[in-house]
Amino acid sequence: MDVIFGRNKKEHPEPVKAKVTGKIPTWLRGTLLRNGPGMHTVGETRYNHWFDGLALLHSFTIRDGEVYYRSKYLRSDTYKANIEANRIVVSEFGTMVYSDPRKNIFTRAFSYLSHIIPDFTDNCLINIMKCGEEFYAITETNYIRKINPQTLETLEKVDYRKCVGINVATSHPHYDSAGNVLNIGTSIMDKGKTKYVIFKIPATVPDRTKGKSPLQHMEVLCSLTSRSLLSPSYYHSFGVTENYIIFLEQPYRIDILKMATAYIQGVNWASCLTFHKQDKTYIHIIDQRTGKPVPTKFYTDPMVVFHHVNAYEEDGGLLFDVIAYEDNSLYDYFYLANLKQDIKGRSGNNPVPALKRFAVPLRTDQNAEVGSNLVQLASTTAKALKEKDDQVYCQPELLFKGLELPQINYAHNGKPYRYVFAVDVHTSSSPTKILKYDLLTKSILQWEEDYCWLSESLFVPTPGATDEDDGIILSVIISSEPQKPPFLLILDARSFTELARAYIDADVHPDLHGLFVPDVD
Ligand SMILES: CC1=C(/C=C/C(C)=C/C=C/C(C)=C/C=O)C(C)(C)CCC1
Ligand SMILES: [Fe+2]
Repeated sequence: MDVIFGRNKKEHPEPVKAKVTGKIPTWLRGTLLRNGPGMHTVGETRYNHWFDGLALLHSFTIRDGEVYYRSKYLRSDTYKANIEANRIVVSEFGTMVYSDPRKNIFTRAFSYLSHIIPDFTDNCLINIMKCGEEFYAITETNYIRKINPQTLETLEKVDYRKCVGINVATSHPHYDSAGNVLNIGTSIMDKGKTKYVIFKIPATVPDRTKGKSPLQHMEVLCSLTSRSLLSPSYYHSFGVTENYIIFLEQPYRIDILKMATAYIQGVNWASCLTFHKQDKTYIHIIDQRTGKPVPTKFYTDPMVVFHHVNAYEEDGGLLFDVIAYEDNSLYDYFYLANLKQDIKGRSGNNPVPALKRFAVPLRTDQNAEVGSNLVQLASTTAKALKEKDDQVYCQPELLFKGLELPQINYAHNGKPYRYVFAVDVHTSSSPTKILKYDLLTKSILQWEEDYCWLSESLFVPTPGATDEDDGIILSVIISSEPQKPPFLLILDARSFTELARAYIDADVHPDLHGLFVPDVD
């Protein structure tokens, strides 16, 4: 398992030509950019958790049926400080370091209530974000890091605290059809308030400010006060429709006081996230046109959602699909010691999530009777039941068990859609099967091969396509067989048959998320 997850990967900053078998469609031109942890030990020191590893960016450039691979460590301040000291000196999600230089900054400022949040890592290992023509490596802290998408070089560091005043943000931004970025973060204990802040990064900047980064034009669309000042919800993504934003204030919460005293108590950041199994999950629907939340109080049972799949409006209602867990055990699973056990035995002890569909009414009839269902949509059995005190309990429809890392044809983001591309996590959270789930027929297609461990699978549409599944699937595959090199797999998204694979004669790391950047001719 060390070969797959826990071992440090070498970087390959110069392009490595892949050996292609099969035929890559000639229209497929562009670069697949991916991000994930690549270095798990520094000198004699070792990270505890897979989400701690130092960010290794990688890219697959596809042109005229050929593929070139490269990879490069993100030269974050964290990376540089660790390499210089030849040991881990900056705390990460699951690894607390007592000599962390940030600790002192925080201790000095501790007497000021507004500065109780420690300075976090800039090891941006989770995803890649496109802002206008700029690309950023991102994680969930206040730091993002600009990169060069061609050479994978590291450029400026940006601090969200300075632009929109947030301490954490999701690594799953949304993009509208013009390419504007929409994201959400939490501003903790600022001027005595903890709030969720929805912000926008424009794709283009006004002419008079040519040369300026879109990040200098970030604007706050809406902020929602957290139900709890000292334990705001933790969240990893959110949902959008054409007119609304869906934010789940789930009972998986950040304990701010524990975080503020973590260095003193000797605990890691992960232990500051607690699942409150007695609490509800509040569903906030925000109208993008007014920046105001819909006043109805929607809620559902306690759950933990990392990934929203998609959402859309239909007949006066709003539908949203999420991958829901019963608790927060997924993050424990990714401690390297636990991963080792699971991969050896494929123990089946992994938490199995479910794809669930929720429905909320966009107009509520004030006179509706208590107990009545306020949404009746042809496409779902999900209910929204009116309760006394004007609360509405949302009962989801269970669609499918055991899938994760959901992807869709992004042209359908926020709109009606039919297909979810994902990976199978029935028996392990380290996936070996790619799935296509059809929401209409509730059937699946799948791809798998012996000894193959795969990444999130991205959908790229055929130019000019009209059918939702007219396109290809890209997935990076790593083999546990030492003789079998890693490869980029290209599937026909409609039939799930293999079109081509590009074998890479280099060290490729298992990754988290990324995006495909089509060439502009
Ligand atoms: C360092 C750090 C954080 C990092 C969280 C990370 C790195 C989460 C990764 C999640 C992933 C990869 C989920 C995949 O589905 C927090 C808790 C935001 C805040 C405290 C400091
Ligand atoms: Fe994610």
